[in-house]
Amino acid sequence: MRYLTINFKALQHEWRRNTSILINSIIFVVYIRKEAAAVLIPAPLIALRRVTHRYAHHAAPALADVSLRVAPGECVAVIGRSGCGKSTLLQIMAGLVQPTGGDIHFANRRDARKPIRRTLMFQRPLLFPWLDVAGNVALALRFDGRKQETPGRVEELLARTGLAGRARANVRELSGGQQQRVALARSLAVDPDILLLDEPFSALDPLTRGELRRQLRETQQTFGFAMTLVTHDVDDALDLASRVVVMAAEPGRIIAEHDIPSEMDGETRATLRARLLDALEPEPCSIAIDA
Ligand SMILES: Nc1ncnc2c1ncn2[C@@H]1O[C@H](COP(=O)(O)OP(=O)(O)OP(=O)(O)O)[C@@H](O)[C@H]1O
Repeated sequence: MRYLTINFKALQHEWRRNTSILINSIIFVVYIRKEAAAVLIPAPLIALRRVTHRYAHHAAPALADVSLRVAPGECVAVIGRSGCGKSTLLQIMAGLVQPTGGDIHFANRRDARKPIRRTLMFQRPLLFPWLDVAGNVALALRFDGRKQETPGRVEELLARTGLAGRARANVRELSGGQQQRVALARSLAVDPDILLLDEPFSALDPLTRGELRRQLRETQQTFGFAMTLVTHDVDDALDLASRVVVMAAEPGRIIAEHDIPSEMDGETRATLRARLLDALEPEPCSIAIDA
């Protein structure tokens, strides 16, 4: 009996020890999983949750129930037919339009407590014609309160965007592609977390367009900013994006998302291209003709 009692106590002790080890292990695993998740899954720079936007005096919402996340360093292309709300979505991401419903969360990629740094690039470069190339880029630094960094930084940005040696050029004498490069250098001057691009190449010829896409991709790899690109050109999307979001109109909403592999063979590209082109096809319309 005495023998059994001693053994029972030892068992009880062992059970308590094992339980405590088990609980500690569970806590450890949960903690590690949480930490690992925080490292492996980067917090989004921009997270839109069920965003809706209705312009005044407009019956249909320009956006309805749109949820989208853009992670640091990611490039998301947004395509869709005219009027489906792509520009509205981009302007909401830029903070220029306040949505009428839903939540948006913004985070700085280096310090989540600081405001996100966003820059917008449009179809037209919108340069200041009375300033030269360097002056246009330097202005962004000056507005950002970084006047002392100007000479070295401007030189670096011009070199990165293929404008080395053009610092003193008059912007009115540059080609459309070169002007868009100045706009890109100016956008990058403020070291953005995310670059928001609204049809940035649509005014350019196909050759210049291809060159600028390559330049933008290289610049993104060097600087590490994220991008959201609104485009009607599926080649822009396939060359630059890691994810393509397809939107439809009335109400403006996301109807599909496609992951774009960084490397793809001709067949995969052709399949994805056909799928995206399909999404851009105008809906058939019927015309009544009186006999
Ligand atoms: N400032 C505004 N006031 C009222 N309605 C607007 C305004 N801006 C856009 N809209 C409407 O919201 C809807 C979405 O417009 P938006 O410009 O976002 O579409 P989009 O997909 O960018 O079009 P596109 O490809 O033609 O540029 C359209 O019906 C448009 O008429």
